[in-house]
Amino acid sequence: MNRPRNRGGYSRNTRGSPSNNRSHQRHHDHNHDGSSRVVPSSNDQSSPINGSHSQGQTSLDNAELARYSPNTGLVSQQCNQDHVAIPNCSNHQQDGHSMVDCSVTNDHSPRIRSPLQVQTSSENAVSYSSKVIKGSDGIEQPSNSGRHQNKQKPKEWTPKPPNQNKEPFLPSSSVNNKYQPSKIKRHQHGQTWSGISMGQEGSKHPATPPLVGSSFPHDESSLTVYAGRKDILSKSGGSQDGPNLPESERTAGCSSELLESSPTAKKFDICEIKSGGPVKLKPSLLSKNRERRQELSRTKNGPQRLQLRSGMILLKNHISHPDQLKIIKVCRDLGLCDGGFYHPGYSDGGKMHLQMMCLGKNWDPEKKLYEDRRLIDGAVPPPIPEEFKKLVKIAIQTSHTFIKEELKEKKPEEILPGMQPDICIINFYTKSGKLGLHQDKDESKESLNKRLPVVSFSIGDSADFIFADHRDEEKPEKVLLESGDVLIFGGEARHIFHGVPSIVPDSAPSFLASEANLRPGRLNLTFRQY
Ligand SMILES: O=C(O)CCC(=O)C(=O)O
Ligand SMILES: [Fe+2]
Repeated sequence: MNRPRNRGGYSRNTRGSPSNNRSHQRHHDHNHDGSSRVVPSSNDQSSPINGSHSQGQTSLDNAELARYSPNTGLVSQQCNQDHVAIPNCSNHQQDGHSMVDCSVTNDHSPRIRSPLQVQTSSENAVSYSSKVIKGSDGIEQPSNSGRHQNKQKPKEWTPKPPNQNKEPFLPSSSVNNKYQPSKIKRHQHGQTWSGISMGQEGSKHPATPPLVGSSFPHDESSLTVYAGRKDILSKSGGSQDGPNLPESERTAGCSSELLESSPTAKKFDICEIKSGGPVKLKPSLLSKNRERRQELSRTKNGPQRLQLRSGMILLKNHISHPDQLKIIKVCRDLGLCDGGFYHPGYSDGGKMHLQMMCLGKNWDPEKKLYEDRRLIDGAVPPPIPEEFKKLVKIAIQTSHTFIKEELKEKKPEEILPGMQPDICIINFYTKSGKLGLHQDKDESKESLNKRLPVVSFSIGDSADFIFADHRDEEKPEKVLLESGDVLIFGGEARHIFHGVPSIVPDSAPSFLASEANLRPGRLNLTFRQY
């Protein structure tokens, strides 16, 4: 059966009022197919976090598992407070749309790209129009008319390997007017991620049992992410590592000075720039208490697993706090570089209610297909960092353990196929962000036929997540996705309609703002195998 590649229907008409929707409760049964069960589990045997993986549930070796200990001595994951202000990204929250309009226009300014390796793909994306026809298998299919055309010539990117010797890590607090590459490099001395452009002192976030360790592996391929810095080319910084860098090094990163001259480069910063801004009031006792209650309920029973449907698993509170901070940091850095966050639109001229960037391949919401370059500015999406891939792997393994041990299914892979992510869509929703009911169906025919899962990470503010068998479902089911949750839908649930009708304002755990300066809103990463 030919299944369309078209990942479609980012409908701006979200169906179903969240207030009317049924909420998934821990002990709530869903009988859509007669076999669906919601089986909560507070047993974290297979969590990488507490270092007690069930045997056979992960291919990671013991040494690697040992690194998941809570005492990994993580550095503070603070985003640079002195990070460059991105001009011309005008705030317009009041219109209920996306907060920052960083829409890009065509230009031919110099391309300053991340030195990340590019994953090349020989597969050519198939072009479809955004018009959809309903297919016999329930997946909406595209017609071939009216495709958006953009005559801009793609720009070249010569990826450059990072030079780690030239750019030592500098704590952000001690750096002023210095070039400070943001760096994630080979693990040393028991620290999982070193050299990120954050303070070197220990994490300000107190160990929060049970999720204190980092499940980010180290000793994987080293990865350098150069965050844009206003002063990157400054002649007067006096930094040993900034102005003295060879030209090739300076341009290897994401120079915001050059970016500023490029209208394609107005990037959305998921972290707030706090320096010199209006004085922020301390959180009230009320909000502190609310936060405490939320945190308590989040961590009370440790991570929990729920089967929302066959093939649809929710891992509550799965991503450790340090890992959430690191994900923010990496997304922030990538988001500020070429191929970073932008405010996507539809072919009818409307805008999506979120900021988006892609890894591996670009997903084009106008054409509804994946391609190797982003048409709007020719940017090549960076590959998925190895650390992210590991987290995905662990999430799938955890789900398999749950399916096997709690749901008593002998062959968990038949319920939820495994997958190796090579593409990822990263969304950032502000408090007014949303995403209409849609199916994810633009991955390759093979991937869709095998019903390889989508693995979704939520960080920051909570989101109402709705899902249904049909687009016009009057009362879609609803579940709250909170910071640290991982939702996986594959197998029978792969083609489910889903969407995010609303973000719960001010619901993010406070450490994300205090330690990573995450701006209000929600970061979501959906990993797939093309
Ligand atoms: O934000 C979410 O939870 C869902 C995102 C999503 O469905 C998508 O990017 O396709
Ligand atoms: Fe989706």
